[in-house]
Amino acid sequence: MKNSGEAWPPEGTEPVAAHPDAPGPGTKLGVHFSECFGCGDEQDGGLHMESTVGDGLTVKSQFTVTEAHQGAPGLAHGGLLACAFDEALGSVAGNLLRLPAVTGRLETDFRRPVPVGSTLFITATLDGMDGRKIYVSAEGRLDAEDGPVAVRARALFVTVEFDHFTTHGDPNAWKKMRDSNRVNP
Ligand SMILES: CCCCCCCC(=O)SCCNC(=O)CCNC(=O)[C@H](O)C(C)(C)COP(=O)(O)OP(=O)(O)OC[C@H]1O[C@@H](n2cnc3c(N)ncnc32)[C@H](O)[C@@H]1OP(=O)(O)O
Repeated sequence: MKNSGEAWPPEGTEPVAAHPDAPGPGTKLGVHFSECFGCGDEQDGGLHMESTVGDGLTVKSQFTVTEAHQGAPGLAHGGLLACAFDEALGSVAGNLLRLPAVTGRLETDFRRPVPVGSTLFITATLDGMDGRKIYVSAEGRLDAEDGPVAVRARALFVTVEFDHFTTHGDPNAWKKMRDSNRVNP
């Protein structure tokens, strides 16, 4: 099946600049919440992703596939790969724009199998905004920054007020994240 032929980002999307206080290229991004399945270091079965701000409007993330991430024997589960891309795409949106936002839509194309033991080198790019809608895309290469493309993804994030997290999630959300001591205020 071919990728959907829709223009990306969609018509009406405006280019964006990084927030003046956004971390610059080369900055290693910390864990935003220690219990996050994508990046948290207190989440034993999690993805333990590590991310660094790249050039332009990009964030580079790495995800090493372990036996905990299998679908078929010896191969990464597609849903977990989607999770890794959700994290990487959320990271580029959240860190460069410094706006609270959640995934509204996530599209993935799995182009090659991703074996246990391999590392995906993911580059996520902030493509633009249209009102509250943030458009981001990413590709993941196998075992090297210039390795073969294994997965491509694109997503729409929607900006929300912070009470999205306290109303729908843990009312102590802010305190929990602050106590992780790794969230940018
Ligand atoms: C560093 C951090 C890394 C974190 C990575 C992990 C991120 C996540 O996984 S977040 C968790 C998963 N996502 C969620 O739980 C979100 C659940 N959904 C919601 O809460 C709501 O549907 C929400 C907030 C996305 C939108 O609701 P609401 O605030 O009422 O806005 P709404 O008016 O419906 O949508 C805003 C705009 O987005 C568009 N939109 C929303 N969802 C979609 C969608 N799925 N497809 C296309 N467009 C959409 C709407 O059409 C609307 O467009 P327009 O402004 O042109 O009319």
